[in-house]
Amino acid sequence: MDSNQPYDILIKAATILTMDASNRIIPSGAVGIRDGIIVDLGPVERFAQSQARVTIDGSHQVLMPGLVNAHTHAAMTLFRGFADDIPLEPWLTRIWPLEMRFATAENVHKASTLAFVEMIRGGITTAADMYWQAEATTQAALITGLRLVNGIGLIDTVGNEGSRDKEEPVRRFIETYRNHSRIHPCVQVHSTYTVSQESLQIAHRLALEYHLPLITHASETRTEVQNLIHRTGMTPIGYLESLGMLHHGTVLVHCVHLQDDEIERLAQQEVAVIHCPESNLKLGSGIAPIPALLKKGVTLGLGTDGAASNNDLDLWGEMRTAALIHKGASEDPTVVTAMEVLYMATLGGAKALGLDNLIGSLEIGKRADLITVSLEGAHLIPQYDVISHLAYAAKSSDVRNVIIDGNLVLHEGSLLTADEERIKEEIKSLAMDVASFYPDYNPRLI
Ligand SMILES: CSC[C@H]1O[C@@H](n2cnc3c(O)ncnc32)[C@H](O)[C@@H]1O
Ligand SMILES: [Zn+2]
Repeated sequence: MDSNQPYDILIKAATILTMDASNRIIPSGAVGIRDGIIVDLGPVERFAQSQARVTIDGSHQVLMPGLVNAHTHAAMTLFRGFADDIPLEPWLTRIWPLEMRFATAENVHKASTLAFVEMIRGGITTAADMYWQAEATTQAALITGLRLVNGIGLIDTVGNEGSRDKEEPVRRFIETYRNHSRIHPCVQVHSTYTVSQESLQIAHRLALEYHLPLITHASETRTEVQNLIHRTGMTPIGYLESLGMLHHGTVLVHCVHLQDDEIERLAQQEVAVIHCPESNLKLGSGIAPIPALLKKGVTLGLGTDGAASNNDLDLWGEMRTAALIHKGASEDPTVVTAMEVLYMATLGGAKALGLDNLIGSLEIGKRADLITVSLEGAHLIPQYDVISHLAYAAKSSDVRNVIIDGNLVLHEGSLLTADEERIKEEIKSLAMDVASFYPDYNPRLI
């Protein structure tokens, strides 16, 4: 490559937080991007003679890797605020009939678009989604510019027909996107309580065949664990282990209710865990043993879960919650540090999803997924420690620029890829039908 060629994009910033292996922080630095890749990175003086098609001035901003929302159900924005203040099991009983009626391809496309707009505005550059109509969600990611980990989710018990004919759509999705630069196929099963042993095994075989992550919810509530013990004599972890499904590449979402020896086994088997603290708190599921998982070296990502159990898709809030709840619960403020939550929201999430060779840190040769965060808000003054501010004080509204796979998606606060006002109006109009679905539902309309 001719290094005298102009960059596609050159970004200058007050501080670059690389999140690389040595946690390098570059004061007054710049990053050069060409063909979707970070091709240069260093002190700003090195770029004095550089030419670029687009130059972004990030004075008073931090330049850092885009955030990785390692677990979500994007299209559940349609049900945001619909089923609050109830535990997971009755929540699902209320949500599933709604999904059977409203999770059409068209609606999922619209609701996922809204989700991706919210995520991009909040500095999320990658999301791992699990939902009905995976192709519609994928199209929404292609249009809005987000990087997406996605797959056809297997679930047997909800309006679905068992494991026959399941394999073909999963394969088709994988084959369609396996070489895509921004859509990363995975294999997913909803959980051990909704998916038959046969479907779990089909999914596992496909994940091994294609070398893809296998993602599932596990041990989210005490009820889930007790019910499975009652049915099989095993916890969800024990059950998945008995099927040979716990190894590198397996990604377990939630893991709130783990036995002590299960933490050790997850670590030894190199299983990754996705922590969704706000969803776990809101549904009253409990608090995952993150300090113990961290101590054992388990790879951890951070997820918002869906907007119907959070109720926003804001990873800054999630980082802050993750750091705070574990300090409070353990009465020990040294556990789950600012740096650890920042890692979970970037390189940790990327590693959990098998994407750490591509994204998660700012390094030459990696795909250019990066964001700038303004440091000018009153809530960010003064500045002693950039890591502290990002983990404990920054907000989605501080995000000024978002670049995904080398494409400028948010520029100085303006979204370039989607008609935000139109999508908001479309979802508001769909919500009127959702509100009238249950005759007993009394919306407190705003
Ligand atoms: C196969 S589509 C995904 C399915 O998962 C449901 N869901 C959303 N949040 C949760 C959660 O926290 N635990 C379990 N299942 C969840 C969603 O409503 C879809 O039906
Ligand atoms: Zn989930």
